[in-house]
Amino acid sequence: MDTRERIQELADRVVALRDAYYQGSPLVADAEYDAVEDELRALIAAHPELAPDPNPLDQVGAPSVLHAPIRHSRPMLSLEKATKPEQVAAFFDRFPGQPVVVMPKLDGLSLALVYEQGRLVRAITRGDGTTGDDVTVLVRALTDGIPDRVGATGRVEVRGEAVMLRSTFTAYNVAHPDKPLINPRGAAAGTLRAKDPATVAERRLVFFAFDLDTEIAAETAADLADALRSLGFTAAEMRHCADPDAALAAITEIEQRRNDLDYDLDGAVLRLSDRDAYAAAGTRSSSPRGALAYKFAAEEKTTVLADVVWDVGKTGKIAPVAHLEPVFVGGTTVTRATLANQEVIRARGIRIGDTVLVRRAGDVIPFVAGVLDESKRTGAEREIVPPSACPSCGQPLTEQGNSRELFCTNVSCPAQTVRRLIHWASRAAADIEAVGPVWIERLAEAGILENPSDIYTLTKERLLEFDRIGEVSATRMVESIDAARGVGLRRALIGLAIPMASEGTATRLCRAGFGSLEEVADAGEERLVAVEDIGPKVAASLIEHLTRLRPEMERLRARGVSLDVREEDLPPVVAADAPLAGKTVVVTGSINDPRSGEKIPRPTFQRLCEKAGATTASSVSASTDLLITGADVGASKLTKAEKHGVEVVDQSVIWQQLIAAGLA
Ligand SMILES: NC(=O)c1ccc[n+]([C@@H]2O[C@H](COP(=O)([O-])OP(=O)(O)OC[C@H]3O[C@@H](n4cnc5c(N)ncnc54)[C@H](O)[C@@H]3O)[C@@H](O)[C@H]2O)c1
Ligand SMILES: [Zn+2]
Repeated sequence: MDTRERIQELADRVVALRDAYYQGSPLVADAEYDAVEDELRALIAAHPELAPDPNPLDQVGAPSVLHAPIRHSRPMLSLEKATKPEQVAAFFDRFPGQPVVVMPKLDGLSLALVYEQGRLVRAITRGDGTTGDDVTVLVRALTDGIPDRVGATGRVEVRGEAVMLRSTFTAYNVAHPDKPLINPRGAAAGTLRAKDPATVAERRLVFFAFDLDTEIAAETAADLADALRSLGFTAAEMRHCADPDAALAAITEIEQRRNDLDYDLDGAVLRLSDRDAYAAAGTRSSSPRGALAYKFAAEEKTTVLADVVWDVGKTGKIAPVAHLEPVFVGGTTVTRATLANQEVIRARGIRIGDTVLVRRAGDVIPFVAGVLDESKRTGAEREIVPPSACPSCGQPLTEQGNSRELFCTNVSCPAQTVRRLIHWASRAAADIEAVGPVWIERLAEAGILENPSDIYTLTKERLLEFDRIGEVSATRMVESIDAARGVGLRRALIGLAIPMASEGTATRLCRAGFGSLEEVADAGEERLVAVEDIGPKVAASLIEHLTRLRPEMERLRARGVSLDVREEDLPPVVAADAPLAGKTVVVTGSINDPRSGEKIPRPTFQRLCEKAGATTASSVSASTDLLITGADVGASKLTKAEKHGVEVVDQSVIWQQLIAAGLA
């Protein structure tokens, strides 16, 4: 193939991939797409005379199917990409003496919002950069952070990114396993393509503003952020950086925080801080010269689905696990990912041998988001067939729920037995530190362990009968078991892995006044459903399983294991003059101990607030008294706090009170 043909081929591929991508169903991962663009760019640079006409690299987005096309007041462009520190330094060199702002690059959908005489008249998508789609009705109905009115006269245009929060994305997929969303960005784009807002009401978006056009244009980025805020928007966070080192530090900091955020970022944007300098730098065919996008490693990659193995869980649930060709994604090498259940497999049309998109964002377990490019199939792909019998014990399976989850209901199923024992010994439950999964499996296979209570009968002599274990380890294991008899009601309830009963259920039962595991077993439905968040299904499951576990409770007690409520299971005793006494608080953002600067996990800080008398909640509502904000707070909590008239205080104020009261 000659160069001309190769260029045309690459150009065609770019156009085809963009079409699919902007329609919400990408055919390849971003890195693969970027490689096609890069090759095309390099060939055109070497042979300018062979540049295709039109050249897709001079175009933005996709000539999408527009329902209601509107011309932009000025083009909505793409951004030049960088992946190496040298490119950041080169950017500064191009504009000597000019400071730069560094902002997170939110991964959603860009919107232009037009206000006239203070009223929102139009919300427009980027489209092909020149012409976008009018999505005003959908935006009004579905997007938080876009005021209907702003305090300004004349024409004001605000630009920014509409994103779907990760929490919204996850909640949606839990509720709709049969029609899952593939990623938050695609979901945001799809949402604003809906015909009727009512059909996508559960898919709310949040808007972050990063640009503003008015007659009273702000001079620097700091003024810009202030101006956006005073109009009622959440401005993207902007850091002033005087040199490349400062900019690289800001980029690194954003990347490190990426996992803690409730929205996806795909990089950081650098932009000249001075508005006049930015304007004077001008634009290329498809990107401004005064800005640069620094891209992070992808959270999505493609790989081959090598096999699917059906795994038996501690409650008997049989879940499909994808075995993948190793792929580096979201900062680690992934070889296993979840496939949720057979309905998800069916809905996504996944087959063994397919090239699939693997997604891993934050602490989320990696999952297979979907198949890419069905046209690449060779015919050798195999259907994923759910088992008809338990892969461990061979008993027939039952199907439950709309997503047809498979269960093995044989309580003596060997795989379930091992999983339950491992769970009992885990940190969340009995916390038997020196008895790990490998030993539990060996001991269960040898027929020594069947129930949690058997763990407490292990002796050093018994352990020494096994290969590859010395005096020291055996002693350590027995001591660890001995030290872990004070399990208590909350952790015992967690450890017994009762279907549908979560850690929260266990906590609430303790706080509702139950004194022992036997008391819960005997309580009866009426008393159980009176506990907050316990419904008839959870109550029935507790009754059924605790009744079955009666003999096991007796054995545990006989072996000195405590199943009574413990002090640690209850909220701390609080003095009437405690600084947060009687207040319901919500903690948001990242929390740092002001004395050491060390990052404190949010649950730890919540516990401190509880010690100071507070009740903690996870979301802001009318019953919230205080919203305590750490660093980098998400917009939605603040918007809600404002809506409900909730007082917002910075973490530093609370730290002072905690320290003064001797609680921290
Ligand atoms: N997988 C595929 O097949 C495929 C196909 C086409 C494009 N893509 C991907 O899409 C991207 C193409 O670039 P693009 O032009 O859509 O977007 P881009 O990556 O060039 O970035 C421009 C966009 O960034 C957004 N943005 C977020 N935060 C911003 C901030 N603080 N300041 C300024 N802008 C901000 C804006 O919405 C703007 O439109 C690439 O990452 C590419 O890999 C993938
Ligand atoms: Zn089984």
